[in-house]
Amino acid sequence: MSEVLRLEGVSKTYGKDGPAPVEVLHGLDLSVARGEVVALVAPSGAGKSTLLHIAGLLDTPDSGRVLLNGRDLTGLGDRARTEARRQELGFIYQFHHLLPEFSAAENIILPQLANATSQRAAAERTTDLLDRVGLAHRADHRPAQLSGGEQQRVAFCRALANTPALLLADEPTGNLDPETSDRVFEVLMTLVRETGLSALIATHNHALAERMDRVIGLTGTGS
Ligand SMILES: Nc1ncnc2c1ncn2[C@@H]1O[C@H](COP(=O)(O)OP(=O)(O)OP(=O)(O)O)[C@@H](O)[C@H]1O
Repeated sequence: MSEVLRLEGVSKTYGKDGPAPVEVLHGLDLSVARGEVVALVAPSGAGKSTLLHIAGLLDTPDSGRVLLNGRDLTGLGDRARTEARRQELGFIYQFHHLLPEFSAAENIILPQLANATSQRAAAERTTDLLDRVGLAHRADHRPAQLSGGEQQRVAFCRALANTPALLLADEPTGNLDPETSDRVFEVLMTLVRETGLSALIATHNHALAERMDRVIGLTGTGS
């Protein structure tokens, strides 16, 4: 099975040169295979966000390597990292981070246009994605006019808009009540399965984690 993501010997310490360094990751190895959905479960402060930021090319490790689709991205400059992020990665955060002044559909179309997709193709894909998450009738609503669960479903569509190779999600349903969280998570899993996506999903929720292919723990020292 081919690997979409591979982290090799990744270490990260915050405030290394200051009086109170915090070692978060120490020699961490991790891989996500094509089509695999991996849960990252760990206590608060163990380093889930740090790991997702490094895997998502938003931060660099102090040592170790990050490979996406077999390509070593460790030493790349900002531009190449931005390009790889835009083409190969989709992000979902605990809070949706939708652009408030744009409609649901526009929030999903914009990243596609940034990737030079034609307006027509972007609009068609957006309609399809909104339809899949049951929000076709809310396409023209702005985020403030949507419920929390609806906003998060729009955020899922936005993360998938550019057909990324890997989806990285940080507590994607963490801000929703348990019932909505469960429902919205089901939508996310259906989307991921239907599109054959690989995903690394950080969650505190063990019941949700059990529904993924594999569960990885983090102790904060890389084990
Ligand atoms: N910029 C920073 N400078 C110093 N310490 C930091 C910085 N960012 C994170 N930390 C520390 O690193 C540790 C890991 O943080 P991280 O956000 O990765 O944890 P997490 O597992 O995602 O936590 P949570 O589940 O609470 O979101 C924490 O102890 C945090 O205080």
